Amino acid sequence: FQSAGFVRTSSRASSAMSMADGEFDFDVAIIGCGVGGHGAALHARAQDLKTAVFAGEDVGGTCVNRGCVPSKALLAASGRVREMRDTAHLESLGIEVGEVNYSREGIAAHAKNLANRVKGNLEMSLVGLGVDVVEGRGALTGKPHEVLDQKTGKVYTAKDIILAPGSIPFVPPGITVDEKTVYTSDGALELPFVPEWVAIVGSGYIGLEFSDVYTALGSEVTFIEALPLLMPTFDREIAKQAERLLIRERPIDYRTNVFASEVTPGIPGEKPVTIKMIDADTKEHVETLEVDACMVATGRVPNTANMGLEDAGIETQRGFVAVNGKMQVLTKHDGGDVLPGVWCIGDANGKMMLAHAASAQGISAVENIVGRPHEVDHAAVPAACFTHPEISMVGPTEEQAIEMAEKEGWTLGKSQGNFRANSKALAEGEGNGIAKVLFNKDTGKVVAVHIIGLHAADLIQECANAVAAGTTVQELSMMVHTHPTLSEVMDEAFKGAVGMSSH
Ligand SMILES: Cc1cc2nc3c(=O)[nH]c(=O)nc-3n(C[C@H](O)[C@H](O)[C@H](O)COP(=O)(O)OP(=O)(O)OC[C@H]3O[C@@H](n4cnc5c(N)ncnc54)[C@H](O)[C@@H]3O)c2cc1C
Ligand SMILES: NC(=O)c1ccc[n+]([C@@H]2O[C@H](COP(=O)([O-])OP(=O)(O)OC[C@H]3O[C@@H](n4cnc5c(N)ncnc54)[C@H](O)[C@@H]3O)[C@@H](O)[C@H]2O)c1
Repeated sequence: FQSAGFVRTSSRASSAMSMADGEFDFDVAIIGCGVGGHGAALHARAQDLKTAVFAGEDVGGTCVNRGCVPSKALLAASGRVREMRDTAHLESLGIEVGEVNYSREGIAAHAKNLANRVKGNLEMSLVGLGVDVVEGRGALTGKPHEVLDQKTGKVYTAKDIILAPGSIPFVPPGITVDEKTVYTSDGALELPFVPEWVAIVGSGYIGLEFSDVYTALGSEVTFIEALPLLMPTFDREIAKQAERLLIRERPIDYRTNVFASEVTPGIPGEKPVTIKMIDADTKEHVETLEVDACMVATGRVPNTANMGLEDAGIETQRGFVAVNGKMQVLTKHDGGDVLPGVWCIGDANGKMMLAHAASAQGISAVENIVGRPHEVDHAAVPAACFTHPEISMVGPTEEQAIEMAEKEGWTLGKSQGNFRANSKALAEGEGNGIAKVLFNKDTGKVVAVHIIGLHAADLIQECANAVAAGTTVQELSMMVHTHPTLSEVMDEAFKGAVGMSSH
């Protein structure tokens, strides 16, 4: 795809060259080519801006190479194994199957191949659209408009610079990661082995998705969660349902309110991994576990070291770069000034660590660069956890919405749709789950939606669009949903919000 150093691209690239006014090498230089940087680059080219990305030899970044894409491949394959081994469920549909086996190598290869394929597509799109790809890592030099290619030492100039360096796994102190028996998602996605017993430290998105993969493939899982409740960031009612459907029905146990204070790698088949745990309040030792493997899923930290931020006068907080709503970099988190011509998007600004948020912020930054003021409405950005069944959400949890309503002086309404009353879900034999709509009773506007159930990740989009557009539950209740589809779960909730029956 690319030769060493600076990469020449297609004829569109040279037409972009001819547009440069000569003052700068590029109109926009983007540091980091994950989904954020890639989204920004494509939108910049669509505006005919002369665009470079410093890719650090990692086109696609976390999402494509070590995140969303390979994890969804593992979830898809292992999900099928779970389904085909669920004889009771299959028998209820009139299906009989024999023994179901899988090849660990085959599943791992599916994830790897998919990541490579998507990465290849991204590379081709950059070339096709005339983005100049610099292989090396980029860094600010301390002088305005300058980016250093750390591989060749060459300095390029750009009118605007977008920082998009993403994030890396956070490993708490005391935990030794060898990426073989004690690993973060980076190592886990290669599925080097399927441990009989795996401890997962952290019950957030990554922990939950991997517990789904592991239990489907035959592992037993123990969650170790620092906070008093499992899945602490999820809506409580949804977390309770998730505990029923995704934890209690599976070979999973858990410890809460404890830290994994010391984790020592083992040797597969020879020496176990040891995990010492301390009480989160008293800090006293409570238990030591010996397991086959330990996955560390305790959040992610910005990948902003060694890119010249200090030289450029940018003060980070735990590595996060402060930005305003337009994605302009602020010199400080409290009361900093806008740094002219410098923008930061994606995981590195900490606004919302999601792939689609990163690319939306990239597009938004470019809109601002070309003089069309724009801010991403983060309250309308949906999220999903791709377990079986899936969990999805947009907006605050019910607990947060209650607080918001009290503080801002409006009345919170709540309505629920149920998968057990949905013909399509029942046809699939998948009647577990709920969809909860939270709305402002005074205006009718949707504030938040939380769903757990079959294809929840797809169902949330209609709700996110409603939040973004300010659509009311009165309007939504009159919109026609296809029969028989899962979308009628939402129809039931919208109609319920205005006192109508959907049956
Ligand atoms: C296991 C896992 C599963 C996930 N699943 C989902 C999901 O299903 N849905 C979802 O929305 N999100 C998911 N995420 C989160 C998602 O991957 C991130 O939110 C997203 O990748 C952030 O995009 P980004 O562009 O900000 O950063 P990244 O994707 O991290 O990309 C940043 C890139 O910049 C490069 N870089 C860093 N410094 C430099 C430099 N100085 N010069 C040049 N390059 C540099 C990095 O190497 C990297 O390639 C998942 C994450 C993980 C770990
Ligand atoms: N489907 C998706 O959209 C998806 C999937 C995976 C990851 N992601 C993104 O990646 C990011 C990282 O995911 P994650 O699951 O690692 O983080 P997370 O923040 O979702 O969850 C981390 C969990 O670890 C716990 N924890 C932290 N330190 C601990 C310790 N020392 N001991 C025990 N527990 C501890 C936290 O209380 C929390 O419950 C998230 O921000 C998420 O947005 C998204």
